[in-house]
Amino acid sequence: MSLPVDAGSFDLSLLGWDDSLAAELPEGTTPARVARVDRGAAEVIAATGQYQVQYSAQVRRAAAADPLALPCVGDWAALRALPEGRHELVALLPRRTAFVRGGVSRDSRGGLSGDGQGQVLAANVDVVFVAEPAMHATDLADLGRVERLVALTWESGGTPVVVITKTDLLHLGLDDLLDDVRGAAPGVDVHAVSAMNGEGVDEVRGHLSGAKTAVVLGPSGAGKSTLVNAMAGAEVMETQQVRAGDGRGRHTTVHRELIPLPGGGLVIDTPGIRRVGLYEMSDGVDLVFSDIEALAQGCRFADCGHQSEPGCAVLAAVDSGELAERRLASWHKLQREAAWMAARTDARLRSEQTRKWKIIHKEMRRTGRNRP
Ligand SMILES: Nc1nc2c(ncn2[C@@H]2O[C@H](COP(=O)(O)OP(=O)(O)OP(=O)(O)O)[C@@H](O)[C@H]2O)c(=O)[nH]1
Ligand SMILES: [Zn+2]
Repeated sequence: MSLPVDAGSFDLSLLGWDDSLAAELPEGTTPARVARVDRGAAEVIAATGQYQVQYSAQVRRAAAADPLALPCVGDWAALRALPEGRHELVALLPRRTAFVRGGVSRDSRGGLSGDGQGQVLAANVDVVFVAEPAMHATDLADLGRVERLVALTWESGGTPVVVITKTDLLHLGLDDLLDDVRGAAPGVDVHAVSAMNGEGVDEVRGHLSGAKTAVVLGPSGAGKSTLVNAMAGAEVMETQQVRAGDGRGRHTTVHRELIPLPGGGLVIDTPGIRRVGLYEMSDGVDLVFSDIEALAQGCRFADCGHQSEPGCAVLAAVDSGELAERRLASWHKLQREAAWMAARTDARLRSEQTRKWKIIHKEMRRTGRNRP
């Protein structure tokens, strides 16, 4: 079950392999990056080629006890050679970042069971492009959606980069829009791109130098596939237009889940990542709303909810026009959703999973480091 499905060799450093990962590799194993998972087996890219590998008994046991231990796309794995040129996945290297979905609804995969068990959607994603169209049908960019995806990115441990797409469709007011977006995502790089005329694409791709791993989040039709194609300089992902053209209607791009870009760096694109919404994200909320958190220092009550409390500095800032009312409304909405998600997620898992990211976030707050 693990013959090479694709002969050839790969320079793993182009997929992000580095010395600090090498230091974590167990003795006697070879490294590979998980490109796709499929019921108890994974497709991986190793230096000697692409393999279909099964999980060792130890990996299966660990995953049965904790679904977060299941290999997922983006993981760095340790392979052990078996007879006849086959390989088995014997361990995962510690993840630097992870998109975790809590409260997964059950399927038969790998024995996941129970609500609130969590599932890793993608691992070791360095950069998250939050794609939001300048114009979506007749609507302007949705700042609330940008806020929630940026918050989700902070929660994963990755670095968000906001990409306002389809700027060729907006003839007036782009600068104002970009100002608003910068206000909604403090400390985050914001780029304006048009894949149509190539504007801004190089700047976006620049975030992947040093063989970084990216995902692109955003609503359907935001131009995610088009952007990846533009970065790859080739048609690596089918776009809606192509689908519409062949009369089969539109469907999402599932055929390639790990897309290496020429010159290094790669984009992970899976159905799960495409459906990413709002999951456990209390830390992320704090980071994306750092302006509100700063104002809240001036509230009379430490636990002020900024609703109608006396001496609320946040409400005062709304009154004075310093803070947009829309922004406070977004904050209230995200607080409610985050509280709801947290309440229905198993406390043990949550504390285990978020401890690591908390440290990362604390570090970011301390150093003010919001950039790669
Ligand atoms: N005018 C303009 N149209 C664009 C641009 N980028 C993408 N489009 C068009 O927008 C439509 C959607 O683009 P996709 O790249 O398929 O969008 P997506 O975000 O991948 O969509 P899903 O696969 O549904 O998630 C297509 O018809 C593209 O041709 C752009 O920069 N300018
Ligand atoms: Zn307040």
